[in-house]
Amino acid sequence: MNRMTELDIKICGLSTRETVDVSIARGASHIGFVSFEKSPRHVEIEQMAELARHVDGRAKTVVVTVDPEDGEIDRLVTEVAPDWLQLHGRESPERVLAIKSATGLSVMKALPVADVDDLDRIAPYLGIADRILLDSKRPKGSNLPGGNGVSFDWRLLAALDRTVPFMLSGGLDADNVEDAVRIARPSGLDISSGVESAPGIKDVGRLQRFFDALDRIGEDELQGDL
Ligand SMILES: O=C(O)c1ccccc1NCC(=O)[C@H](O)[C@H](O)COP(=O)(O)O
Repeated sequence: MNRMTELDIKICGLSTRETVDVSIARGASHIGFVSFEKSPRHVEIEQMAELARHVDGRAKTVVVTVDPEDGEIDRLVTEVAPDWLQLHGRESPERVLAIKSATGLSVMKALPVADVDDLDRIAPYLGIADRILLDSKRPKGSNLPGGNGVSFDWRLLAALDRTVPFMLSGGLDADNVEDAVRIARPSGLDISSGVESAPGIKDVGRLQRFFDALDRIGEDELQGDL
């Protein structure tokens, strides 16, 4: 069984052509760009548009945004033309539906998880968001809702209905990804800090190590199919 046909892999917070190319060559299905000024991964819209053009259909492009206003969404959609919008703020199900209807794009809704009760927040988004991204809660002192490089307890997801289309996120890296897949059984993985040499600086060596680790994952771990 080929890992790449079983798991979607999103590499998030890219800002160079080289790291986009390495990610795609190694099997990334989704390439994420962050539009959030406080983030070290923020890229301006013109650069994002150029990188999205560079992807050129080789993977799905994802623009990550936090509680965006309509004007920001209009600009992102018009100028970047991504395949997906990732909503990483406090967007309600109604807001997600409105954004999805207005843009016609696939929408991924990020939800923070720290304990089992947080999983109750998923249900209102089912049938609205095309995918749920389960990420860690922001640690104290961080001003970022994502990209914090911290994991949550994946065992919490044992309680999750297996039909929920979710990507697992938060603190993944080459050393823990096999455990993460075995325990959480997601249909996709999302990673940012774990393939960086410093906040916002994607590292080719770390990307290669991450994909090497994915390639070693065996058939038994790949049970997260929807
Ligand atoms: O990455 C950021 O800087 C970021 C900023 C604001 C909102 C979302 C952000 N990232 C979203 C992602 O999808 C990250 O890949 C996800 O949170 C996992 O990050 P990490 O724990 O660093 O792997």
